[in-house]
Amino acid sequence: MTAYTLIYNPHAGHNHGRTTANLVASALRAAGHTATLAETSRERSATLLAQTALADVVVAIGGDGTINQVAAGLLNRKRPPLLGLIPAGTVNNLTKGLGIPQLLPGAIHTLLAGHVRPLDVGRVNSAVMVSTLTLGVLANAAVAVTQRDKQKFGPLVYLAKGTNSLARHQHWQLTLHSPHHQWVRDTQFVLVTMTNSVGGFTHFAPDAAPDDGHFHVFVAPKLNWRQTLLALPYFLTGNFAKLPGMTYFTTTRLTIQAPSALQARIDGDPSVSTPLTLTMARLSVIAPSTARGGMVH
Ligand SMILES: Nc1ncnc2c1ncn2[C@@H]1O[C@H](COP(=O)(O)OP(=O)(O)OP(=O)(O)O)[C@@H](O)[C@H]1O
Repeated sequence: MTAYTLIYNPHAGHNHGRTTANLVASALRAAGHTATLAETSRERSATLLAQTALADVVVAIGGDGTINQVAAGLLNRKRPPLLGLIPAGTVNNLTKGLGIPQLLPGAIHTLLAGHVRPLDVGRVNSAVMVSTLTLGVLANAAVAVTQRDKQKFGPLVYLAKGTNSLARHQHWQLTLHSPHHQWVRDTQFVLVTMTNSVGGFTHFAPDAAPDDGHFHVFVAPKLNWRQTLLALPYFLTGNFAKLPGMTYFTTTRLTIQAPSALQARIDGDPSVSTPLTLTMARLSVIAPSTARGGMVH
């Protein structure tokens, strides 16, 4: 028998968090396990719930924002329980990157019969990152995306607002340091991803795996309108790194400095100001099988 705590965000996605959590709890109990429900009461309460949950598996039911907060709570523990994931957000980047089924029956099956896999979690100053960090025009575009926009238009809204922001031609001189390199770039945006999935598009960074121990860093060139439109196919087909003028590298550690404070958006949610220091941490997650890891039960 496994003890599960289900942390759910009632306002994630299309506001079905509570119904979803009840269905997951019933399925777990029917399989002979215990399931405790914990509803998030306000922004960031998921972190405290995850930090204090008495469970073998802490399940985040929501989108990347909810998973981010649950991961932050688990990383505050000496011996973190396993992380389980049920997609219930709008974009659900991380669960897509892990290959977790997006429909509830498949996601519950994965939770019950999946494998334990390592999961890279970035630390960014005092925040954590499970999926994507943006800095520059893409971060500004993400600020302009409301929960209502996401519910109405889905991931495409990021593409629309991002393209719009790029056309405004703002750019910044940034300095990026990895343990072995330094880059100074005049750029419109920096995007860092942990997995192949960005904005819900799973072709974005084909080389990125959720447990490869690396940040995948894209530093964009300055683009005019025409170049922005020409960049879209690169974005959608997984060739973003090959966009002319793009700097792409992977690293285990990174610092980013800007001449004046810029706000980075992490997992579409919390904001962190430059300078940024990114380091790598690890959790264990229940996900579809790979060659590595062992069964949950
Ligand atoms: N009880 C609550 N009341 C209001 N907001 C909440 C509550 N619990 C969590 N939140 C906030 O809800 C926001 C959205 O959550 P989440 O990211 O999980 O869903 P989403 O935005 O629909 O999914 P995705 O990030 O995959 O697009 C987060 O900013 C989170 O802090």
